Amino acid sequence: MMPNQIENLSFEQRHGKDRVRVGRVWRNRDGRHFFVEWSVSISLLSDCVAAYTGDDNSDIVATDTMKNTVYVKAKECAEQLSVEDFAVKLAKHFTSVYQQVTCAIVKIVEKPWERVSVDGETHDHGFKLGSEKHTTEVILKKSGALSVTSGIEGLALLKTTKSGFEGFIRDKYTVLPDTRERILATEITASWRYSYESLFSFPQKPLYFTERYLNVKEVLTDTFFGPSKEGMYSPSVQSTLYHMAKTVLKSFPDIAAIQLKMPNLHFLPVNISNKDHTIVKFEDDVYLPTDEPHGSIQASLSRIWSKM
Ligand SMILES: O=c1[nH]c(=O)c2[nH]c(=O)[nH]c2[nH]1
Repeated sequence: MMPNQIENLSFEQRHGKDRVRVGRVWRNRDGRHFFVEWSVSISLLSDCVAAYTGDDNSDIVATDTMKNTVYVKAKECAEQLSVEDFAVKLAKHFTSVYQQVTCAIVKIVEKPWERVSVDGETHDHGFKLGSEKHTTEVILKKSGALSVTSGIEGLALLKTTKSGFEGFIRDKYTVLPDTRERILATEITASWRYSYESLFSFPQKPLYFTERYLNVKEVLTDTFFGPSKEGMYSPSVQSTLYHMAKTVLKSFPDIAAIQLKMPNLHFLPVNISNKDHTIVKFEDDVYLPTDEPHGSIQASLSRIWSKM
């Protein structure tokens, strides 16, 4: 954001509308319905300093108008589109229609409504809520310079073995034993930035980014677990995270950078005894699940030529 200099002070501002919720149904000729639910947050960078420093609102795009624009654009989309394409469509509107707007930042969270099956057949118009959410952030400048980031929120994964943690710093406060056998559980927040840097290079294929999202989610999940029988030993959350990030960059040439947040959700061994005898002895079987406190492990990995 470009700061303004006012009376020897530096001033930065933006305004927008957060969490505009919209649901959209598309119906095909065979009576099959397609549905998305989005929560849209818009932020506009514009030359409207007079609204702050004086009483001149003449350069303000009303946030109420921004809200209405979400519904107008949703109505205009005659065909189902990815959440990324919808964000770009909105950003294009704000940067092209308003001379004052120099940059639009559009963030959208898509609710995971998934088609149900009844009697082994996918339903034409029935959906149930899944777990992890698809997110996007599009930043579009008036010049056409573009940044597209996609992500996953709340991807909860757990494996009951093939995880350990040993060889860490031991000092007078350390009680955690080395182990090569533990549960590994996390709730992943991922975001990855695509290498498309202008509207000209942006992929036009319908639902391209929806497909990419599903592919990245699959790569992250498969790499976390390893093959279905033998799995893949994890010496730490850190090591697994790095391996996952690297596999995504290797698999998808148009992804320039990825950030992963992987809290370590501890499952504590249960041992219960009184002064005379052991009541429950832990044998890699009974655990106390916890979500706080939890380890907090995050990292980002970028191609060297890319800026995150
Ligand atoms: O995979 C782990 N990474 C850590 O940094 C850590 N710290 C800890 O207490 N347990 C674990 N596990």
